Amino acid sequence: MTKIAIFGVGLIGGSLALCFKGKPGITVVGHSVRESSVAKYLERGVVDHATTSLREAAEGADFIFLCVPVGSLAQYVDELSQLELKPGCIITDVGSTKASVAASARNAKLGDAVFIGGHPMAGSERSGVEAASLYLFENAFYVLTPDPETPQYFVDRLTELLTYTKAHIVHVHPEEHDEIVGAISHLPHIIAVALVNLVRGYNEDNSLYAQLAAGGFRDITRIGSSDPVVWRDILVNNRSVLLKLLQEWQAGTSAFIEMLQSEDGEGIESAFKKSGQFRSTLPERRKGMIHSVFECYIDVPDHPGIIGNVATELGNSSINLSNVQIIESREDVPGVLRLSFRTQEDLDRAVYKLGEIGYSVHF
Ligand SMILES: NC(=O)C1=CN([C@@H]2O[C@H](COP(=O)(O)OP(=O)(O)OC[C@H]3O[C@@H](n4cnc5c(N)ncnc54)[C@H](O)[C@@H]3O)[C@@H](O)[C@H]2O)C=CC1
Ligand SMILES: O=C(O)C(=O)Cc1ccc(O)cc1
Repeated sequence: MTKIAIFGVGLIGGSLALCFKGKPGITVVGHSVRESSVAKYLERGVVDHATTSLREAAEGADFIFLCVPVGSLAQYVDELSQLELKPGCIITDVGSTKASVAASARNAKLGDAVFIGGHPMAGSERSGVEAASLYLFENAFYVLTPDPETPQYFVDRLTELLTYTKAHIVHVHPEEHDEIVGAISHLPHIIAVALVNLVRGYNEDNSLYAQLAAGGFRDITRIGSSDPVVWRDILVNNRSVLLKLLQEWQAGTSAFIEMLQSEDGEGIESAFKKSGQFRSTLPERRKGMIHSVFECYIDVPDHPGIIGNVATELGNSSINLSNVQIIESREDVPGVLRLSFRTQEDLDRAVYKLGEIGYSVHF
């Protein structure tokens, strides 16, 4: 039996557990510091066993996944180093920063166990085991940051296990990882939170702000609802990278201030052009840090049962809907439904099917 221990069975730990559980020869053990969480993991069936004992979870494990907030990773590495782990045990983590945990592992005496840092670059603004999904990592990148000294055999064993996630494994140097992810994930989270809080302040005096923000604003600030503790730890941990990025961000907003002060329309136009050109070179709809949405909109007559009809039509063609939302439903206008899918393939098939049965589909 291959024993996999998962510390912190939340969004990421729970999703990994779902990928591994029930696979041939694998048993998954979940660990939490809280009894109530242990009971919840078992109740939801995401793990085979669960315990509050670090020793019980770790001993005899072939793989240990640390899926707790990044501020707790060093402590876990340290506690594991004091246990008698199975020789050849691979310890890995899923933290959103990689340099500090790599340093902790380098300094810890892990005996015959090996540490390989990891970061599945997919997730969401949701948290907790309730949000875990078997499909979370499908087609996403999964970064591994093996030390140059780590024997290839261990990297291969972890890579093989991770094929159950259906993610694409890439190797990146820990410091380089933190710089890149700082720019494409951590900074956007800061911007989203700052923007939401700016509007929150305006809304205290005028509730029209929130009412009118229901559409696009809500979508572009989705990550502003991310877990406060998880993100506190990420930002504090990556602070040197983020301080530099925020200074550059300030220069970017100052440039806009100057362009507006001098009514430099050409400069604004050029900024939009450069941004559009670069965005068009980005890989399309690949699941990445800020997750892509596979969704489309359909106009629907405003009558009861329409959601059921659409869901049935798609279900009959074995197309999996992940979410349906009524965007507009007033008596005087036709309704609009937003349909979300987990994969590009499901979206493509749904667009074809909906067109075939006479719906007007737009994006
Ligand atoms: N949220 C996301 O989209 C992504 C998060 N990550 C990383 O994954 C890790 C876990 O994040 P999520 O699963 O999103 O969070 P989560 O809040 O869903 O799960 C965290 C788990 O750790 C436990 N936990 C919290 N504080 C703890 C502490 N001080 N000591 C021990 N256990 C503790 C919680 O009970 C929970 O089981 C973090 O290191 C995060 O940086 C990586 C990729 C994506
Ligand atoms: O919700 C989103 O789009 C994210 O950006 C999720 C995310 C959060 C943290 C990570 O380290 C990786 C991915």
